[in-house]
Amino acid sequence: MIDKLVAKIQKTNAPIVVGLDPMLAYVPDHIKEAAYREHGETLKGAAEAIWEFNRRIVDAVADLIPAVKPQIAMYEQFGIEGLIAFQKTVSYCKSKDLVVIGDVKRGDIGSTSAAYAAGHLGHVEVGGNVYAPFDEDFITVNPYLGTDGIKPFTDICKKENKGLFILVKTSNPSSGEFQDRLVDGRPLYELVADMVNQWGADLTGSCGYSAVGAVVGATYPEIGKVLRKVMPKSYILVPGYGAQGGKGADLAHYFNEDGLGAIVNSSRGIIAAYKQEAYASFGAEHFEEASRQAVLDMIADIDGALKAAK
Ligand SMILES: O=C(O)c1cc(=O)[nH]c(=O)n1[C@@H]1O[C@H](COP(=O)(O)O)[C@@H](O)[C@H]1O
Repeated sequence: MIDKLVAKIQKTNAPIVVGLDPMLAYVPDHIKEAAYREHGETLKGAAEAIWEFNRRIVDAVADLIPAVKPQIAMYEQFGIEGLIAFQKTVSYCKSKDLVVIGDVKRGDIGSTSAAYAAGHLGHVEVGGNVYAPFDEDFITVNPYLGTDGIKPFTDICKKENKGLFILVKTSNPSSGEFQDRLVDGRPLYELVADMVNQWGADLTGSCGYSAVGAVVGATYPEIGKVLRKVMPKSYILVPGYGAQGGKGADLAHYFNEDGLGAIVNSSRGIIAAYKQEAYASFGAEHFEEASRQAVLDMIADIDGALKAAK
């Protein structure tokens, strides 16, 4: 799957991910009203509204981008109906040939990680039947439990040709409380990065990158520069662009000299573009066109930063 991701990034010339984090507050009234008319002001109504919102955005941007990252929390908050919308979103994006990164941030003791891995990346057997319940291409994983919590995920990746992005240095303001602490004289995020290299060592694709990638926030560019060198074969998923303050100019060092190695996520900055001043002229009725323009602007911003850094 890492080979597909890299090939799609090269084809689109767009090292970006659109984050499908559909808060109900971002869904324009005309979409919500139609869903509520059919399903009432219920969890199902909410789930149908976010699914329709996603579908329209995906239709508007799919030709421009390699990948999407649905964040499961935004769906889970609506219970089972929300999870159905998550599952529909994953399969719709796959039908459009987009690489799907399920942002599920799982990780537990081995036996529990194995169940998460089966449900999100692999298969489950029910009597004589075999199902792939969510079937994302990549998922995000929390490494806090150590190697036995990660191995079930890497085992499934090998078997099913899937991939992971492991949290190394997160974008949020408090990420340093644990992640920057010195352990044997080195910040903890560097030790986790060493482990990402080990966990991904025998999962290298023909593109030269490992199916085990890392998450490093756009909001810590100096750390991104260091981590790029510590994990030369890992793709770095870079959240924190846009709504959290990250800019293209901060991001050149997250890439390798081959121009590859990083993929930058923006969620609110794209899906709620029509609410920003810069795209307000599109209006809520044309929210998907605002999202398309925001994607084009993000691609140009990152491309400009990479060219300027050469
Ligand atoms: O794993 C992630 O994607 C992630 C890691 C991190 O360090 N910071 C971070 O913001 N994220 C996710 O990236 C998305 C960022 O959303 P926006 O700030 O709206 O672009 C959310 O889905 C977050 O859960």
